Amino acid sequence: MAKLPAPFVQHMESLLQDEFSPFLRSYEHPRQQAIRVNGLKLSASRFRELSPFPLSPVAWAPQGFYIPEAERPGKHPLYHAGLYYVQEPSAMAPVELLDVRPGDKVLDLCAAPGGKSTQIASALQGQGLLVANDNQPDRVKALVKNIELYGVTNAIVLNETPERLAPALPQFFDKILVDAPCSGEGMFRKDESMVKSWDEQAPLRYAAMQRDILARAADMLKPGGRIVYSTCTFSPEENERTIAAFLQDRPDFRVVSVPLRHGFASGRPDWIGCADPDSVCAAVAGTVRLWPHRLQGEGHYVAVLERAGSAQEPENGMPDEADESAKRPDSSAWTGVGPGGQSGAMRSRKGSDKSGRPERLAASGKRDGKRPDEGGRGQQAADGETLFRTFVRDHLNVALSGVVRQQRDYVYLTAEGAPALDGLKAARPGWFVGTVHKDRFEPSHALAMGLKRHADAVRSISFGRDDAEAVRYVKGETLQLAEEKLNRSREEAAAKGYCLVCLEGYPLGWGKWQDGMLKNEYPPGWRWS
Ligand SMILES: C[S@@+](CC[C@H](N)C(=O)[O-])C[C@H]1O[C@@H](n2cnc3c(N)ncnc32)[C@H](O)[C@@H]1O
Repeated sequence: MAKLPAPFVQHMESLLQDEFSPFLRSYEHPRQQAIRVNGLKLSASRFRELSPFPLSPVAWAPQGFYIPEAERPGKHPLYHAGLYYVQEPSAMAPVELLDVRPGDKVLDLCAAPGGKSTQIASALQGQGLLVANDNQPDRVKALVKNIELYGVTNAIVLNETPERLAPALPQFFDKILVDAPCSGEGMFRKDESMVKSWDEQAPLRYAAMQRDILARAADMLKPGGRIVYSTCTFSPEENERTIAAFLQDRPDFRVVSVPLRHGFASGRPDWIGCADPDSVCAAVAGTVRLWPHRLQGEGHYVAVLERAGSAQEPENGMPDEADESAKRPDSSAWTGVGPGGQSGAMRSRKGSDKSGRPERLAASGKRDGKRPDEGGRGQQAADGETLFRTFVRDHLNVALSGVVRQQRDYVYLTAEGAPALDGLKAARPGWFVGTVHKDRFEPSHALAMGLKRHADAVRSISFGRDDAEAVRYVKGETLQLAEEKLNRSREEAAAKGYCLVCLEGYPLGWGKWQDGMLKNEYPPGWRWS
């Protein structure tokens, strides 16, 4: 581990006093490695049966497990099936405290690379809406990848600043996570780069950012809603003082005290000079600190904030996608083909990008019956909705509900309750289900990953956990595959065509079967090298 900065050590000693020695000794212990099971795909008990690693539970996260330090969890085909996320154990606490329920509209405001977004998605169980946002375009690419790998179908991924988001989505969300950018002091043991990038002014710099971000988040929360504010730093400036300043500015919010279980320690009003137990700042005693010498995890801080009032419809009068779609004749949940429907196309200035680069949306996504012809290729895109529906009818055994949106050649399915995204930069305005090539529909990797089991596809092949073919598939190799090995759920289905490739029944991606060969459709950028 890199040497701890001397001013940091001195500051911690002055804060911790008697507790300083055990704190400092914690840096002699190795960091804890953990994974979190993807509850969208399987239960923790099912994962236990499949796990190639010894597992021991993380006390504060029912789907979290410590695994031995020597394991390489990112190098296993089960990882490529999106069955777990590699996540620092303390980092699992904020979403547990957000108390997400299926059907909630949730904003993850500082979301990249998506550890907590995938945890929120798991709690939503495919119902409601997740808006995952980050202001850094490069980090949004990783966020998109994780959302898609974990099979999240009810998310929108944005690349916006809180300043631009807040006026667009006032009082829209039931729950908001602000996993704030911070000076990262709690990660020194895990990540040397955090030590190197730290300087004495960092806490004050970040504190200013955090106050702005939290203020904007508050404007997007419904009355009665909940914000969880979290950092991975020890600095009181970025933790208790940020929350105390927020409470001072926003009397409509209160701190919900977090029970002191699992080794969680209380927030420290005394560290920000808050001595009067009747003052507003005293409420920060109900926030929690996760210390590396008191539990098995890195340093974190979590505050749970609730807005007064009862959670009702948004007061902004702004119709959401569900309200809008209710007025449209063909926007309800559908199964299979419904030819002759409107195109579902939305006009856009620029095309979106499969790699996750954001696009600023120029229109609300309302169906206007027009085709987008602004691709710069002098061509109109084909009717993606009809092609998509035809693909679903011919290749899948599931009903997929939601409103289809088409941006140039890219087809998305948007979740119930999705807002209009006028003028916002969206990397994914919904579940990216495929691409239109002339009159053909090419299913996306995200479509495969959003399916639950091999039986969701008409044609499938499922490898076992230890089959060499699974590794060869995620490496991008073409596989030889006898026709008898294909599962076909419809007698009349030809062997030739798209085949859902699975591991222990869980989707890994697409292949195309023909004449004993499975052509590999695993995305090149995702391959195991
Ligand atoms: C602690 S990290 C988030 C980690 C993430 N929640 C996870 O669990 O994977 C903080 C994130 O905030 C983003 N960020 C920084 N300033 C921001 C701002 N003003 N608005 C939104 N996101 C911001 C950074 O790009 C970074 O990805």
